[in-house]
Amino acid sequence: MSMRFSVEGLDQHYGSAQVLRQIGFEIAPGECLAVLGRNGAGKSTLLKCLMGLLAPSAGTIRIDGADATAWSPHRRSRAGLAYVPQGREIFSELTVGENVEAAARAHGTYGTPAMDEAIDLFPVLREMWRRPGGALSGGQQQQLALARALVTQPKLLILDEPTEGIQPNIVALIGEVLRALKGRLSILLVEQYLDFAIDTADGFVILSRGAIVEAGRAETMTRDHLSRFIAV
Ligand SMILES: Nc1ncnc2c1ncn2[C@@H]1O[C@H](COP(=O)(O)OP(=O)(O)OP(=O)(O)O)[C@@H](O)[C@H]1O
Repeated sequence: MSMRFSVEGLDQHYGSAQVLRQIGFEIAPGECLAVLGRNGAGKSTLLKCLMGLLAPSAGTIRIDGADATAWSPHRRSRAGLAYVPQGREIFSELTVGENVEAAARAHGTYGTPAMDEAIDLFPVLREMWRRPGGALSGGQQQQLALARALVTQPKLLILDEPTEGIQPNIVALIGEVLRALKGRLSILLVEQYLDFAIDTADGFVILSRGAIVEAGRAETMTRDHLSRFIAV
């Protein structure tokens, strides 16, 4: 179920401002790569390029060896990428159930055991099933956004700061879910919460002013070392 995903020489500009510079990395099947960096380092921009929401000005994105750089977001999603943006972007007028079911229908997984399995990861969603998405707390909305991504049976789950503004017990639940999912799918985690990233990631990439300033396997990175790159 997991994919080989890689990026080479990726540049991105907003007008004349260069926001990403020669970004390159690979995510091995089933592994979690964490991207760390201070506010404004270019993390969200990178994820948008990977999803096809922004066109990079240079570079190549590969999915299982195929050049996916020019693929539409829809085609990337079909190929197994799922993206949970910062702020979650759930449909607040639709019920929890409708949010999840719409995603499953769009990916042909509606009514399958895979759909139920993804929902069961977050018990609160069954309790809130008929409530509008907008009535959920931030932590509940994050769980909904994750379930909505997971019912599509992604091969690579791309998460933009999933712990932001969320209470500790839900952060712990999300961490458990991600660690249980690793191996079955790959994860690209943008995170400012260092301990969460350390508990979850197999490898790190650190962005500063749009460039990778450090990269390596989790075992070779100490907390002290990593914290230098994200402390404000
Ligand atoms: N639409 C835009 N137009 C122009 N500049 C932008 C735009 N979006 C982001 N930027 C700039 O690009 C740089 C990178 O922003 P980006 O949001 O990718 O950083 P980030 O690392 O995700 O930060 P944060 O954690 O605050 O979201 C910043 O300097 C930001 O001001």
